Formats: sequence, C-alpha cells, structure tokens
Amino acid sequence: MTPSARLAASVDLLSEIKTLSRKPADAIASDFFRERRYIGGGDRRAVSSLVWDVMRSWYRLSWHLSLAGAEPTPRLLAGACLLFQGTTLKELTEQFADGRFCAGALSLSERNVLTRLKTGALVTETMPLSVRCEIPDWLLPELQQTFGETLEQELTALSETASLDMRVNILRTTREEAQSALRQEGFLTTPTPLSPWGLRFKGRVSVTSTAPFKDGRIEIQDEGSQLVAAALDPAPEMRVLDYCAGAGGKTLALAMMMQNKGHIAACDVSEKRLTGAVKRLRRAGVHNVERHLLVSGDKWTKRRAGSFDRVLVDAPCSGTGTWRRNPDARLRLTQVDIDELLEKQAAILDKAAALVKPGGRMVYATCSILSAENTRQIESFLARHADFRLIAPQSSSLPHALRDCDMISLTPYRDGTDGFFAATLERKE
Ligand SMILES: C[S@@+](CC[C@H](N)C(=O)[O-])C[C@H]1O[C@@H](n2cnc3c(N)ncnc32)[C@H](O)[C@@H]1O
Repeated sequence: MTPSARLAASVDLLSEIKTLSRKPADAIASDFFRERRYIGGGDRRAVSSLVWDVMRSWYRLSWHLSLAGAEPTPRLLAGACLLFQGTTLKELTEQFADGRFCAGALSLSERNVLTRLKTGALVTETMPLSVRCEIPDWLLPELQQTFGETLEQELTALSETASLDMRVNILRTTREEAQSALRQEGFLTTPTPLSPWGLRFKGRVSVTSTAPFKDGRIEIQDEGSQLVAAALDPAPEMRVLDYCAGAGGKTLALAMMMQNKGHIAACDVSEKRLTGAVKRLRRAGVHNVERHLLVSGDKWTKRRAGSFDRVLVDAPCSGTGTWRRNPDARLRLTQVDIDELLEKQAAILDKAAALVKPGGRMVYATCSILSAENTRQIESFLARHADFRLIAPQSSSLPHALRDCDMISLTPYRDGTDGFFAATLERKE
C-alpha cells in the first residue's frame, strides 16, 4: 500500500470506531481487516499503529484541534497525530493525495486547521488536567482520590503502549528453556521482574506463530494477571473454583500452580467464553478442569455450597487498568456503566462467598484502577459478611513485597503491569 492508501485505511477505520462507539475498537478492527483481506500484514500493522496512536491521545488531539477551531474528525485526528509525531505539513499534504485508494486531498479548511495547530508538544500546561491525563472529565475526582500526587504519572503510563507478556507453562517447560526456544526463532525476551513465570517481549511480535505458543509452552498473559492467580495460592490437592473464568486465562495459571492435580471448576455466565477455554486448556496439557455454565437458580452451585478451598472472583469490571491495550474503552465508559458494574460485582461476591469452605479463601480481583470497584467494594463486602476477614496472601509465588499486602494493587507506572487489584478474604472457621 502507498502511504496515502494506509492513511485512507486508517481514516476509514477511525470513522468506523467513531460511528460504532459502543463496540470495542479491537473487534471493529478485526472485522475491518477481515473484510479487506487485500491489506497485508505490514500494512495492517501500520494502519493499526496510527489508529491506536490516535486513540491513545484522543482527548489531547481533540483539544489541540478545538484550539485551532475544528471538530475532531477522523481525518483531522489522523493528520494532527502525524504532525505531532514529526511528519511535516508538506509531507502530510502529500499523504492526503487524490486518486484511487488514496486519502483524498485536504480541503482548504482542513489545511488551515492543520496549519494553525501548535505541534510543539502534545501535552501542555495550559490543558485542563483531565485532558492532560487523557480521561473523561467526570472520572477525574475518583482518580485523584485513588492516586493523589502521582495521578499524572500513573495516567501518562496508562496512555503508553503496553509490553507483551507471556506466562511460561511450567507443566511443559521451564522459563529458561522457553526463553531459549523463542530466541532460536529470533524473538528476544526478558524475564518479568515480579512473576516467576513471565517473559516479556521487546516490541510488538506475532507470538501465536511461534512453536512454544503452538505447543502450549507459553500463553499470552500480562504479568499482573499472573500475579492475581498467584495471590490465590492454590495447592495440588485443593478444590478450586474460578467463578468468572471467561476463556480461562487465570484457570490455566491456577492449573499450572496445582501441577495439574486436585480439581478446578471453571464457571462463567458466558457459554462463548467458556467454550473459548477448551482449546487453550488442551494446548496447555491441562486436565484437572471442569467447565460449568452458570445459569439462574443453578443447582450445581447450591450443591457445592461451602465446599471450595479457594475461590477466585475475577470480576467483570471497568477494565480501566487495561487502557494501555484498549485506549478506546476510556471513550466509551460512563458513570452508569460503573454503577451497574458495582452492583454486579457485589452480587457476584455474595454468591461466590457462599461457595468458600470455612477456613478457605476467596480472592476478589479486577483489572480496574478505580477505588469504587476495588477497596470500597471490599469494604462493603466485609460490612455485609462478618464471617470473612481480609488476610495477606503469603503466596510463595508472589514477590516478597506483595506477600504481606491484604489488598494488592498494581499499576503500569509503579509496576510496569496492567492495572490490577486483588484482595484475599478468608472465611472464618
Ligand atoms: C474479567 S473477565 C474474566 C477473565 C478471566 N478470568 C481470564 O483470566 O481470562 C470477567 C468474566 O466474568 C463473567 N461474568 C459476568 N457476570 C458474571 C456472573 N454473574 N457470574 C459469573 N461470571 C460472570 C464474564 O462473562 C467474564 O468472562
């Protein structure tokens, strides 16, 4: 593709993301490229890269455009993003070329707006704080309360590109062997600093085509997510429940920690997600997992009340901790969404708590950075359940600094992971 054709495809994809504003951008992008199979791998990466760069700076670019007197159209957002990245106005004008498959020439008013842009620094002191932090206005007080003085550093880190982390499946190999196998295929990785099973890739790679991925020696999983599984501290002989198992990301890590022994029940309300776990479990060589679809009035859960040594509640949440990967999610999130999630999380916690045996433990986890979904959710759970107490996880798979925290919170700025929260609750005997 020519640079102009790539720009045209980026503008088209941005327009679809703007129009289908309630749908996740990665789902829109995957449909977009499926319908345009003529776009090859390199072009697809270039188009996605510009689109994701725009989404990471949507509020800031829109603010600059409004100063220049314009609405943030996909063409202007893409153009402004390129200018801030160092493309000159002359080069940009050439990229907006006329012709077949091209982006189409800039109109006079577009050109005037882009000429007026002050493209020295994307982030400026004169911007409102919420714009500088790349968040919607209404979320600012909640995040100020969570992060205090480090707000700007935390949210800047949350706007950057995430690393790609793998969990090495020690049922099949060791971290050193997996690292060496990847090196032989030309992929350089470094061991993750906090998780004992993690490898971190440098830059963006297509890991799913490597032999260690195909034969289940490695699995894509953020280091923070690996640590959440570690916080549950399951042992081989235990009965473990993964209550919101989804497609089994953490189930796989739990099975590995249990050396494929004991029993794991992986539950979810989504049949599609649970089915997605089948292939992954097989690839990883895991065979101590039973899948169960939760339905209302579920007899399966009633029969198992008070029977699990460990229960993981990896709750549905705002996903604010994963904004590095899903920057569009910040454009979709509303206060109503959060209020609904808070209710859902409390109801799930109450149901899951009934399944923990006396002396057993429940870990409540989210990939959210909002106190309302994290510490405050736990405080209200404890107020409703005098039979539970907050304890330190003491898991030997956690780094020492996290073993004594009854509530673990991880952030991209402090820990280099996605934003995660995990609280360990023990049911009194
Ligand atoms: C954060 S995701 C889980 C991710 C998964 N544990 C992993 O590591 O890949 C939350 C999951 O909760 C499920 N969920 C939503 N409502 C639920 C409910 N009432 N009971 C159980 N699971 C629910 C969703 O379908 C979703 O798969």
